[in-house]
Amino acid sequence: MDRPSFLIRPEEVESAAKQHGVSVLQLLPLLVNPAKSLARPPISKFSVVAVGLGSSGRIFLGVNVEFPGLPLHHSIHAEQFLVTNLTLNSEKHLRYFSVSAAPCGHCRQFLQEIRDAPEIRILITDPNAFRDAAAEDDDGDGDGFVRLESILPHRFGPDNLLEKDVPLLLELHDNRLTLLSDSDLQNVGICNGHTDSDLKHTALSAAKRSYSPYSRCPSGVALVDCEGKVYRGWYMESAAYNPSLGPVQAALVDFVANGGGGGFERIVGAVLVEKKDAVVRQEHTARMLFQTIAPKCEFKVFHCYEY
Ligand SMILES: O=c1ccn([C@H]2C[C@H](O)[C@@H](CO)O2)c(=O)[nH]1
Ligand SMILES: [Zn+2]
Repeated sequence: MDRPSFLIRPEEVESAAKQHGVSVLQLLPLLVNPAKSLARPPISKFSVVAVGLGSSGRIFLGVNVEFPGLPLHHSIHAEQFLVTNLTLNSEKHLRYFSVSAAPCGHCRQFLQEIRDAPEIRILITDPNAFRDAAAEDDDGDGDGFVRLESILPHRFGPDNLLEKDVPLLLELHDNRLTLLSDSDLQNVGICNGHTDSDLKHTALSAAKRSYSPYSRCPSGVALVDCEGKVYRGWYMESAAYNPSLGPVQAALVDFVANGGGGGFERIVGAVLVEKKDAVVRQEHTARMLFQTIAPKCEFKVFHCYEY
């Protein structure tokens, strides 16, 4: 099997399944090993791959990403990468995914932000993962997938903190945010063919899609690489707070998935948009991240307001 890409269109999914004589669900674990070289684990040297089937019929990949020079909690887990890849591509639902190692507690928790999370089905390809677990294939249909609920019972999740009608992580929502004023848009520093204003608007659009129902402090990041290609990502929260994923990490998912495989030093410009005086602020962490992974990157912050 060739190395897969981070997003596989439904036609390609169908033809790959046909070519290997398997169902689409059986294809998910087959893609795990060939994708391992896409992971970026310079610290652990332990590559993790998650391969998910979205409700549109597209397949998405996630890999782990580690950052030398930074504390470990800044790492992106493969499952978080997968969920970010889904949301960046407006995928509405995740029902099945296969993953190379048992999802850690943080990831099991992060997945709770998806509607009907207990029903998400997971196939762990590591043969040792469920050696003595009673949970194996808990619904008895023999397909090897187990329900998330069986590996994270008694969940703490959005139901504990939010009203039922609040849109969850993969669900459509638009934070009502606007930048300060038009005069503010006129500073036109040029960053690789992009004005500050371009990047600011990309970061604002990202912040509008941020999932921050717990703190109500949305934020978004736009990046530009040395070839002028732009990437974006937004902050995503967890009901349990700590498994939340910052907007820089989310934008780095876009960079890893769509940036052609180069290193983070290729990032030359970055813009963060967040609310002024927010109770949760990303600015200092974002600056520290860029200083470490892309020291030459020019980083700017702009504030937005809720209307
Ligand atoms: O659920 C998990 C557990 C671990 N890892 C990654 C994080 C780190 O990069 C490496 C070692 O823990 O494996 C994941 O991607 N997902
Ligand atoms: Zn994890």
